[in-house]
Amino acid sequence: MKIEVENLSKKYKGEYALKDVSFTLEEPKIYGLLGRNGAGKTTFMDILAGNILATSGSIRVDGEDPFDNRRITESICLIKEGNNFKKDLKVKQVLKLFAFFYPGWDEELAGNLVKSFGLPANAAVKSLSKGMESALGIITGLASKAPVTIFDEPYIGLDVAARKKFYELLLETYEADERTIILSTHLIDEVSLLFEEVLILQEGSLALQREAEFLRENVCTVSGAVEQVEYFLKGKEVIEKKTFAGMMTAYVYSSMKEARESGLQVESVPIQELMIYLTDGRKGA
Ligand SMILES: Nc1ncnc2c1ncn2[C@@H]1O[C@H](COP(=O)(O)OP(=O)(O)OP(=O)(O)O)[C@@H](O)[C@H]1O
Repeated sequence: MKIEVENLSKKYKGEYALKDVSFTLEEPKIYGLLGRNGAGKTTFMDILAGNILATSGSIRVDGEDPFDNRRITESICLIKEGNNFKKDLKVKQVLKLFAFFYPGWDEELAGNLVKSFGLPANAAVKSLSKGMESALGIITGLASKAPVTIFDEPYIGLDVAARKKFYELLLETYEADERTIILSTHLIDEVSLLFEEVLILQEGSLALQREAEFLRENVCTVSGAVEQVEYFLKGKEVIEKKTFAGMMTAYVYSSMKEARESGLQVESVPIQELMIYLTDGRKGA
């Protein structure tokens, strides 16, 4: 499903949570939606899922506004970090509700995942541990097979092994059945290899939208003598540079190959680090 965002703004009590954000998500892909605390990620995901209205601008999913629009919302599944389910419902009732709401619901996958995460089908949501409740969110998100599936920090309380299992399942189900997956997370290092495209929000504005592979190959740090580094940086987009004792290290948009050929010391920049630099109130991309 194509998602078109145009000059989208959302204000809460006069303050912008999102400000004039425009971008398009063309194809089914795994998108990483990143940004510091309060950057506007959850606000955006809530508007996309049709839960809240924007203050101005528009969002179109296959040409339609998702707000109060069942045809679109049955194609979008948003799993948040908690409170996804009514506390009094039993696990099996939650699954039934999701099966009723989502036309593409995969009953077999849901059943297998419930067993594999060891969830008690007859237990009420309120009796589940935090990790188990997160597992239920992950199960419903994956089994919804919604053409747009959004996970907003879905793993509170999940230990590292369970999170690893989530990433594997996400990839497996995505490869079997491509759809748009938007994953918002602060554990960027853990998941960045899954991302095909990365969007970074900074204080309500879009700071970056780029293919993950482009970022892996075309953002690097170069270090060496100040003059040598300055010479290399000429005409290039520099994210950040630091000088210490006659040596300079710069974060720059440049192919790793070109940087290596310059004879400078070159290192790749993990997406997590790039996010930190781009959202540090310094130069953006
Ligand atoms: N219901 C609300 N009422 C008032 N202000 C809100 C509301 N929801 C969000 N905000 C504000 O809007 C801004 C963006 O919040 P949002 O939750 O979208 O950020 P986020 O990027 O998801 O942050 P985090 O990574 O901490 O979850 C913040 O300043 C937040 O305080």
